[in-house]
Amino acid sequence: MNKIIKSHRGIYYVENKNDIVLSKARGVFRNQNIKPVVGDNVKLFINDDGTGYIDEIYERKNQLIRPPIANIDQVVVVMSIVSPNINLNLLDRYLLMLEKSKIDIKIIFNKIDLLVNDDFNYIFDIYRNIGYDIFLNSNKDSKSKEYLKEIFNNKITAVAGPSGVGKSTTLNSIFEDLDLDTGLISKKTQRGKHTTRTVKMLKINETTYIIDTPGFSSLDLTFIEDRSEIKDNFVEFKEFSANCKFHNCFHINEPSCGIKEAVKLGDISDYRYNNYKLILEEYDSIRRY
Ligand SMILES: Nc1nc2c(ncn2[C@@H]2O[C@H](COP(=O)(O)OP(=O)(O)OP(=O)(O)O)[C@@H](O)[C@H]2O)c(=O)[nH]1
Ligand SMILES: [Zn+2]
Repeated sequence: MNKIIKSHRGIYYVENKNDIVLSKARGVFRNQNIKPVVGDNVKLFINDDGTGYIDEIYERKNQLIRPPIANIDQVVVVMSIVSPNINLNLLDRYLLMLEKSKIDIKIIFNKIDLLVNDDFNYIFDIYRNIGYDIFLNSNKDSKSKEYLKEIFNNKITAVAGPSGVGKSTTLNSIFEDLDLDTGLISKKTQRGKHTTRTVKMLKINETTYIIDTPGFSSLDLTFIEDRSEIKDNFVEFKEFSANCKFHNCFHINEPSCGIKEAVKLGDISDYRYNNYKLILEEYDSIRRY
C-alpha cells in the first residue's frame, strides 16, 4: 500500500519506501468519475522508466471536498480574532462540513497577542462549551509551542482556515525545518493568477503528517445533500432536540422547540443558533431555483 502525498495537475506523488514516485492514474478512474486525492492509499505499479501508475484506490476512511483530501485523522481549524477579523458564520459552516464528514476537530485561535482586553472571551467560551478542543496561540510568544506540537503527534492532520490567520507561521514555529511560505506579499503574487495551490502532505515522521491547506474566505453549501444534515451537524443541538415536540423539528417556527428553549436559557449560544438559521435559509433559497 502506498500513499499519495502530493497532487499537481494530474501528476500524483506517491510514497514508495523512501522514494517518491511521480505517477499517473489509470484511465478507468476518469470513466468512473473518481479522482485520486492526497491522502489516498493506492496500489502502485512502477514502469520501466521509474514513473508509476495508480491501479487502484483503496477504500477511504473519510474524505473532504475542500480541500480535496482523504484518510485524515483530524482537522485543525485556525482562526484569528482580529487581523483578519473572525467570521463566526464561516467558522460554523466549516465546522458543519467537518462534522458531516465525521472528522475530528481541534480549533486554534491564533494571534492572541493582538487582543488588548477580554472582549473576545465569549467566542472562546462558545466553542469550549460545545465541547471542542480549543487552543489559544500567539506566534510572538514561544510558550505554547510544545503543547501545540503534541496535538499533531502520530496523526494525519489537515490545517485549515481563512487566508492570513497564520496557519503557515504557526506550523513553521512548531516544526522548525518545515520552511513553509508565509506572509501576504509573497503569497499574493502566487495566487493572483487563479492558480489553485498544490495540496501537499508534509511528513514529520513515520506516523505524523501535516497538510497545510490554502486559505479560504467563503464556503458554499454544495456539500449539503439533505436539509436535515444542517441541524444534525450542529452538534450541541443533539442533547436539546430530544425536548422538541415534533420529531422532525427544524427549530424555526415549530411550537415547543427544545432548541429555541435552550437558546433562551443560554444553554445554546445565540450566535450559533443565528448562524444555523442563516445557513438553513441560504440552503433553502438555493434549492428553490
Ligand atoms: N501578531 C501576530 N501575527 C501573526 C501571528 N501568526 C502569524 N502572523 C502574521 O500573519 C500574517 C499571515 O500569516 P501566514 O502564516 O502567512 O497565514 P496563512 O494562514 O498561512 O495564510 P494563507 O497561506 O494565505 O492561507 C503574516 O504576516 C504573519 O507574520 C501571530 O500569532 N501574531
Ligand atoms: Zn426544535
